[in-house]
Amino acid sequence: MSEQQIKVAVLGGGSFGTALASIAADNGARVRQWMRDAALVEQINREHRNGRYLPNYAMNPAVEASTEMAQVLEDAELVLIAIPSKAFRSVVQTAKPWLKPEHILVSTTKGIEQDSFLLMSQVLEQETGFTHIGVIAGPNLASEIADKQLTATVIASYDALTRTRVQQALGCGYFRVYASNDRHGVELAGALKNIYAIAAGMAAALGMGENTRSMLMTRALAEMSRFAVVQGANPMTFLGLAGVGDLIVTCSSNLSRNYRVGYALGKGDSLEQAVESLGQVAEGVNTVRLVCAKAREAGVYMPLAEGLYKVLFEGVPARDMAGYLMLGEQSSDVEFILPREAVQQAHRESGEWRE
Ligand SMILES: NC(=O)c1ccc[n+]([C@@H]2O[C@H](COP(=O)([O-])OP(=O)(O)OC[C@H]3O[C@@H](n4cnc5c(N)ncnc54)[C@H](O)[C@@H]3O)[C@@H](O)[C@H]2O)c1
Ligand SMILES: O=P(O)(O)OC[C@H](O)CO
Repeated sequence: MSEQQIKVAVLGGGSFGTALASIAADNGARVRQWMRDAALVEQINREHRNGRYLPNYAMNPAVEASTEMAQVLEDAELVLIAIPSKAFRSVVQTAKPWLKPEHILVSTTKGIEQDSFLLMSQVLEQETGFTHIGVIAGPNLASEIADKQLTATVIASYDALTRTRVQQALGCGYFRVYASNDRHGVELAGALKNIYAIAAGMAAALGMGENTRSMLMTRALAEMSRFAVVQGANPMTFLGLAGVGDLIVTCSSNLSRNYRVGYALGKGDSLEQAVESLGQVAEGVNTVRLVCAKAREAGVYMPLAEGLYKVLFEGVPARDMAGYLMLGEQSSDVEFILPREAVQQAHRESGEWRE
């Protein structure tokens, strides 16, 4: 163990928290992982395996699990928070008595808070008022990371120290960490792509082909960046790992929980059945509800998200919705080159515009 050994605390005993804890330990960090389940703590410390969330993968034996927040946060420098958005604030509040301004706080959560529409870095800011705050997002299926498949992610922060320390703590032979200063864009990208992963799973279950998936993913990217720009993010961020990168993996892989929920729905399960049989969190189900409400309020055109909302919550059959979407407005490919309004105007002038 070197003098420079970074001390990492991971809050969350799920699949991503466990995968990240192991990376940091593989990298030589001292790692403590907090979770509320004492039996899981016992198992991780004895067998170096998380039998509930990543049963088929060995963890680095140096990871010390604990249910004691004080012990996990004691003299930690970097705190990674891998807790679903619904419980994120309450876990941060539990940790708060032991958090200090010099801590580097990083959310790995790809979701939006229900009542406030805040992203998790904003919850961290609100709860602590600290400056070393960042987010991790990118094409990061936890089980592939646990299997040491070559993977890349993004650390996004307005604070250079946060970016650098996360790159140092997690960057290794199988995990590359790229930096961004568009924290809002990276975090939004991570949350938004879950919506389209559900739609892609549904399309696959309905037997739709590769052209369809490609159209869905590309138009999803247009829709995500349109929404993000209105929210103050940089559209270029969506060309990176957290945008197009994560969209590719979650819209293509059965390892994605959001994709699996969509697939189950496409095979005829109810939303309740699909979520229950998953047994883990699929953030996209809640995100689509929140984003559609926000998009309506802000006047952002999001036909795919709206279509998914109608399928999930208003009982419209998925195949019918796909049909309606195909007959919607024929618009611009890349709106940052040819604005949507210019295409609409041309249609109006030709007398063929349908409102
Ligand atoms: N799994 C992945 O591949 C992956 C990859 C990147 C990002 N993420 C994001 O990371 C976040 C966490 O994902 P995960 O895969 O680790 O989730 P998970 O469902 O595997 O585990 C969540 C963990 O949070 C704990 N938790 C839930 N509510 C809690 C509460 N009230 N108090 C204390 N602990 C609580 C659970 O017990 C569990 O340990 C999600 O927002 C997800 O979008 C996941
Ligand atoms: O399993 P999901 O659908 O939450 O996706 C996991 C990660 O976000 C993939 O990057």
